[in-house]
Amino acid sequence: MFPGGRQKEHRHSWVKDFLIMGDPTGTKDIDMHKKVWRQVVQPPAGFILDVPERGLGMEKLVIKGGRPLYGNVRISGAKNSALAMIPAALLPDSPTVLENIPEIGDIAVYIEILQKLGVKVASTGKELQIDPSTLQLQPVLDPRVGELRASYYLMGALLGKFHEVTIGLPGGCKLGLRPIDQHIKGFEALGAKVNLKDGVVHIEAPGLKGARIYLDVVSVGATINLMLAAVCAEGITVIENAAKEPEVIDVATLLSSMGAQIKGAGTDVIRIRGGRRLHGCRHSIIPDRIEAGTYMIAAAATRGQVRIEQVIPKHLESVSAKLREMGVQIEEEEESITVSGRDSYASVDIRTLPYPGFPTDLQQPFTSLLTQAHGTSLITDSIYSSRFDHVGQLEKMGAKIQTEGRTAIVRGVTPLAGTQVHAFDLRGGASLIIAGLIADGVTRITGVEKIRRGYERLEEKLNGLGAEIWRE
Ligand SMILES: CC(=O)N[C@H]1[C@@H](OP(=O)(O)OP(=O)(O)OC[C@H]2O[C@@H](n3ccc(=O)[nH]c3=O)[C@H](O)[C@@H]2O)O[C@H](CO)[C@@H](O)[C@@H]1O
Ligand SMILES: C=C(OP(=O)(O)O)C(=O)O
Repeated sequence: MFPGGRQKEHRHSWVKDFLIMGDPTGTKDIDMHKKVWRQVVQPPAGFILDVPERGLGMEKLVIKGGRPLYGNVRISGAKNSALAMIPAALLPDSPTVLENIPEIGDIAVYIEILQKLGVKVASTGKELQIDPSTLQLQPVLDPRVGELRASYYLMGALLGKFHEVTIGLPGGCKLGLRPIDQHIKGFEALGAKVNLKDGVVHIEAPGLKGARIYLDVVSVGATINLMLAAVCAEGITVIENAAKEPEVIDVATLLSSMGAQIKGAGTDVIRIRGGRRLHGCRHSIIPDRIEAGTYMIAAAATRGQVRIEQVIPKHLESVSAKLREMGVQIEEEEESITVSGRDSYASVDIRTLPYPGFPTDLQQPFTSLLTQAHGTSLITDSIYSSRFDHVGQLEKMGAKIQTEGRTAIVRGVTPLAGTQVHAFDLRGGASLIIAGLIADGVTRITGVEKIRRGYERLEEKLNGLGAEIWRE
């Protein structure tokens, strides 16, 4: 079941320890048992989920830097909405059509997983039709589950639909600990029993019943996963301290179109009256605010002028605010944002926070821009313990960055020079692309499959703005 590779033994012994330990306290104390459980679901420090590389491992992106970006770019559908909606489409018996689906690596992997489960998936252009009528209860033991963070939504969706699910642990970007204890806590509150054996989670509930669930941390994944299960639970579920991200609202809107009753999505208390029969529907996915933010940052960093189209400017307020604070000019229209770069930028301090705070997913791209600001900027990631793998690569290009705990201290202005760098994760890859666009000379980026997880037609969009980027 393990996706294989270097860390296999480490991971195995960690899981095995728990299995052998059983109830290590010998007290049958439920709180103590839960504590142990949490340790199991939270991998120990230093643990790396080893995921097989997809696509052409040798693929490189090559950028000839020094060209300001000019023109218009259209933003694709949101990765993090789409990745929750695909499993949500399994809840009814009739087909659902998702419009504005992004053509990115993670979506392709999700489709493959569903097809292996017998789900009929058809795509026409930007539309994806998901017909779950042939889906049958079976363990989800596809190793690709370990490639995606969002595979955890199959827990909520299949638990809701079949009252039972057996599935491998999720993967996604390596950003430090990414436990799923809040998901588990919520499923248990709805009446489920949860078990982990050899890296496979088994969740079962004879009957799901609505409950009041307080999330100890604000979690996008736990909020959505619990919504997926709760729409199928009898009675009322209240999720307190819920995530307020636009993607949570988007998924709630989809579920409502399927016939579910959900109130409060977008606030920190979501109330769901479950147990209604759901039907397939048609839904258009919101624009990807992280892709949009990446182009905003790239436009500012290259000192160009870019109109970012098909966006919801409100979703990017925190990013626009920080860019303005640096001296970047931002003009918002109903569905577009125009970013005009300047010759000189002021340093800023940034702390990532749950929405509507500054998004952690733009911390790494923003770090590249901060190398072009005068003075010292601090960028603190309060969401993830270890999202700084890009820093060493930026240093190779000439950046002066020091990390202390969860803070990167960026000193500017530093000229960047093209060299060979590696993308360890999706947004780290985006930060290297931005660095490559402003660097002198040629930058070669490996680890491209990580970037393709979340950016649609990257070269096409950037070349359309006047960049020189190609695959090798
Ligand atoms: C597929 C997807 O939508 N991914 C996004 C989602 O990830 P994801 O849903 O995994 O992120 P969460 O919002 O759950 O995580 C936020 C924080 O809570 C912690 N936590 C989370 C769950 C849990 O049970 N216990 C716990 O301690 C996490 O370790 C992290 O420190 O939201 C993140 C935060 O905006 C984004 O960076 C990811 O792009
Ligand atoms: C962290 C991210 O993705 P995932 O949660 O899918 O790993 C991201 O999109 O920046």
